[in-house]
Amino acid sequence: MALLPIRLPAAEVLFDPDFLAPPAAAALLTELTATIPWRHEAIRIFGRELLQPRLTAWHGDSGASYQYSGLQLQPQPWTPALLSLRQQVEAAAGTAFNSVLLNLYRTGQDSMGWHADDEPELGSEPVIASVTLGATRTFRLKPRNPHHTPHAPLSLPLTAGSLLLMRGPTQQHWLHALPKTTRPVGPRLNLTFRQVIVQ
Ligand SMILES: O=C(O)CCC(=O)C(=O)O
Ligand SMILES: [Fe+2]
Repeated sequence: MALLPIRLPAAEVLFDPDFLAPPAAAALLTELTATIPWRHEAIRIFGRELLQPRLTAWHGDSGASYQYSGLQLQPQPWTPALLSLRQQVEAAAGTAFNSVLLNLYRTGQDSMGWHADDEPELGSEPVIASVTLGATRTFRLKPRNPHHTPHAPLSLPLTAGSLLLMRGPTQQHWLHALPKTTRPVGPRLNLTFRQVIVQ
């Protein structure tokens, strides 16, 4: 299978459920879970310090730095496994990426709230390439402003080995999230490849 468009107004979203063969996806999950220096980062919500409901890591080209809480943070270097996956993702997406954000959702209680990948260092129409390993979790998309972009929210089960591409005006007009689930699920590892504008 190839990347096929999901038709949505004011968005460009494409999906390939079979981007990685099941054995390759399983091997990559095992390797990345064990070798990535996972961090449990704090977030401030309404002035309170909480831990993010997931583990994260940020890898990329040196210089592909990003702003976070007023700090200029440098990515960890590419590992051989991440470099090889980047090459495959770049070939499928037809574009280059200089960094990847990894999220490890340990259980169904780990999640990501509604947001857009619209940080200034990603530019105005970023291409975000999202690879899923491990458990299937439901990815949600909804218009940022339902009056301007009338469309019902969408649920997309992201299966192991799948590739989801968001590009064009998607981050301007849509929000996405990975809700918690009470269903017993194993760990899910997601990688979002990004091109950070280097100053
Ligand atoms: O885990 C996912 O599928 C979404 C991750 C995401 O939205 C992000 O890292 O910005
Ligand atoms: Fe995101």
